[in-house]
Amino acid sequence: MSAAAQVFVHRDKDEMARAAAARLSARIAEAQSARGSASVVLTGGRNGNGLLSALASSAGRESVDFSRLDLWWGDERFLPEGDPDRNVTQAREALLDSVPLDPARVHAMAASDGPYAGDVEAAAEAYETELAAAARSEDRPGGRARVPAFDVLLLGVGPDTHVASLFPELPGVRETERMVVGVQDAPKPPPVRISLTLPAIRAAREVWLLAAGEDKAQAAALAMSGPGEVQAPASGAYGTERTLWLLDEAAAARLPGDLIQGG
Ligand SMILES: O=C1O[C@H](COP(=O)(O)O)[C@@H](O)[C@H](O)[C@H]1O
Repeated sequence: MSAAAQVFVHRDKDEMARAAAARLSARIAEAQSARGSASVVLTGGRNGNGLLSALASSAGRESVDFSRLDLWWGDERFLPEGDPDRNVTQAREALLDSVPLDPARVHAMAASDGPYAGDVEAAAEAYETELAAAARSEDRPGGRARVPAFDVLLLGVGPDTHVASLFPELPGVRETERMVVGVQDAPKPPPVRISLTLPAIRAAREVWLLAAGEDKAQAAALAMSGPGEVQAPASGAYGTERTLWLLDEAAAARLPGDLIQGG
């Protein structure tokens, strides 16, 4: 975890989802007013989808110009197009199908039956190329940007501290050169996945980690106690400007009180 990380605790997962949705719509509106458009990296999982559903029914959605919003994914399960377990399918159902997005700005990762059929490495390379094409020189002053400086990058935190599809001790979490990797042996099904790497995640202006429920308490405490990103991938996820941990009380139960900022 970066020194600047802030921890916000909410009563339960629904309140957390509503608060995160309100925070996200405000942040998108600010970015759109400052730079003309906004970019958000979505996460799969219960909390990421809970946030999108909360945004779909919130008043805050009116402040977002969805036609000027770029959407990317932090990871994807390498399954056929339309599979109910794909992160993009779940995000469409929770929010995307009900808002006026520009389809050219919705950057889903490839499906297993698409042009890279069965070849997850080629699918990961293709996403890396798409990210590089969208990166601008101002996204990394003084250097060559390989991914956009995303305004907000969302990450669900797994009970084993995985984020995106970067699992403890697996090669993906050790990657320092590639921006996107194919994952062959994820311990959580399905085993084959595509994931942004920690260097890509760290290019985001803001990284928000979401965790709710008792089964996340150990993970949140471990990630914030600094064992290192190989053992606890969530501890290696931080933004260039801000890192937020958005938790419910159950997930925060094992944190030292002095880490918590408020609700
Ligand atoms: O499989 C995945 O799991 C994580 C965490 O999901 P959760 O349901 O435990 O919150 C998620 O962040 C990731 O995107 C997804 O592919």
